Amino acid sequence: MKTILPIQWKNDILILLDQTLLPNEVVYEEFETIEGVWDAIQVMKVRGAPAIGVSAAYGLYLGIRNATERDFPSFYEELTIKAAYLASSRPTAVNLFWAINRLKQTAEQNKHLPISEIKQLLLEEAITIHHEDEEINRNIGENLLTLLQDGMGILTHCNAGALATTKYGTATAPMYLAHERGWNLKIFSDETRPRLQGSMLTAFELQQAGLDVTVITDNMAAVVMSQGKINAVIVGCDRVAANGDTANKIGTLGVSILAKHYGIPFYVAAPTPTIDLETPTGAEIPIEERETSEVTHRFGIATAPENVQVYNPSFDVTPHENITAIVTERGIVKPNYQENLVKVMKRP
Ligand SMILES: CSC[C@H]1O[C@H](OP(=O)(O)O)[C@H](O)[C@@H]1O
Repeated sequence: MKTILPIQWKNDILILLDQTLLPNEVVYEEFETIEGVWDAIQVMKVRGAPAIGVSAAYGLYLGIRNATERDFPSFYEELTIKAAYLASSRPTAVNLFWAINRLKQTAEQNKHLPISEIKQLLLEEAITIHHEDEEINRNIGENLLTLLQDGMGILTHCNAGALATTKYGTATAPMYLAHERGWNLKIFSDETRPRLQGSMLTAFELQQAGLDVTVITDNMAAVVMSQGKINAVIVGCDRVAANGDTANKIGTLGVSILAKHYGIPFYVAAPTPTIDLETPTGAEIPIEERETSEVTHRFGIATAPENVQVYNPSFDVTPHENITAIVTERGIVKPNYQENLVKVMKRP
């Protein structure tokens, strides 16, 4: 599968594809500091829950690798400070906190070792998280394929693609696997205001890979569903609460309501690192609000009156009642989500 890799680790340098420049420019940027990674996550040079988690893992290592502390308590205190800094970059995608905690646990579990060895183990854990992500996505794709048929029309929202992960994507994983097997899925990618990840990222990566993708405006979901063009909706997620309520890019809620109205299955592609059993319901998921210029300006041109009031939540929550199935790499989860999410998290 020919895809552009958004994240690479080479010669102790984190290399990120600057996604703010797509689809017009493919530019890679090198990062050697935790501050640089924090900024890359915040301004969305790298974005997408899994990609944020992988980048944060490398970012935390970059932030601690030159620490001079020689005893574990003071080293771990510094690690915790760096972790809290990185965690402040964006609040909704739970993968960020999951990845940071994986590295903190690695340090804890090896507190008896010399600091230099602990640092090396932190890098190895970040690399492991990176490599695990590709397998997770492929397995999500295989599980989603069991719910699809050749020739189906699929609507997807925002970018839960290869660009949001390390490879394959989550919502797009079955699309790439289907293409490899000679299927012809007809994919509809809505633009996904305000940052247009659906047209600028999803359509870009799928077209690059030779898939059948059609861009529609965000307000066209109802008409393509009413015309019978959509047989299934597949979206990504940034955090799945214990009861199955799911936070995803703003607009996902509306698409789920339309899918329910037209009797179209609505699938959430959910890597288990994005499932947060500590958050009881969607009401408790922190929703990021971003700068107003994302709404009032596009490409430097004002599209709204100066100083107008703007409300710009970057995510919304789809209630579990609107979700047909939550598809993980460990299996397909159907209602009762409260019970079945616990079971899937216990599977190897
Ligand atoms: C598998 S990516 C999950 C998720 O992340 C995206 O948000 P953002 O581009 O703001 O990081 C979008 O909600 C995707 O569905």
